[in-house]
Amino acid sequence: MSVLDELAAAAAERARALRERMDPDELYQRAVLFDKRDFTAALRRPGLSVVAEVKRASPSAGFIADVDPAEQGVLYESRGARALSVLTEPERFKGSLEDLDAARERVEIPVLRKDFTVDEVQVLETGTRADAVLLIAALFDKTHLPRYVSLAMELGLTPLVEVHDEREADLALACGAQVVGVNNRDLRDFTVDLATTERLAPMLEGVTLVAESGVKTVEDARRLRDAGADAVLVGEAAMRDSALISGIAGIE
Ligand SMILES: O=P(O)(O)OC[C@@H](O)[C@@H](O)c1c[nH]c2ccccc12
Repeated sequence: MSVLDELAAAAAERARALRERMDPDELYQRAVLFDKRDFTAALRRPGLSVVAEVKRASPSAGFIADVDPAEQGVLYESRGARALSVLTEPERFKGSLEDLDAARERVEIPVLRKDFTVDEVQVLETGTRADAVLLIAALFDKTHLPRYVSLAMELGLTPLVEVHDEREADLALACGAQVVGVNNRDLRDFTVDLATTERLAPMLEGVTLVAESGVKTVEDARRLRDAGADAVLVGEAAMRDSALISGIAGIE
């Protein structure tokens, strides 16, 4: 089993447990009522936007840094991040929903829940505490992704649809996604290539484009901006040195 399949299977198991614990109708009501911040508007402001990620560990990097997620969020915001991404996957990324809540409580910028969403109940759960939800196109087939995108929108939750190739980019557009993330990292073998964004950006001209992964320097971010990205999502390098965020936020 690939790491991605393993992560998806573990997420499905957690979703099953959640369904036993919580009534989906009640979660739906709470999600509709939860007051959300506008993720899309934050990314659409003039200039290159930065989404800074709180990530303690990852399957590709291993242990990164054991930070306090709230402190890290405050630091990122002070460095000019326009949104936060918080990993909530517990096994390989060492994240939690508590991390998400703690960080969101201390910042004013919108927060993306970064996890492996494979069940609608997880979209509902995300709608009760975050502003945007990650939907990884590779985890869905053609019939399911549109349902998840619509459900998120119904809750006022911004779906960030993540793609890695042309077929997935087409699928994201067909679903009506308005914010699309191009992951420069191949989740199956962890290779990173910033040219992925350069290749797919022309297909995605009408949407808010987030270039994800592999940004290590201000130059990398500038390259992605030149390719057409409205925002870059930076994790590992920002965890190691948050000054990178100020550098990217300062790009003319
Ligand atoms: O640490 P990096 O290379 O800057 O990458 C951040 C982010 O793009 C990455 O964490 C990510 C992109 N898509 C994901 C899906 C699940 C988990 C994590 C991710």
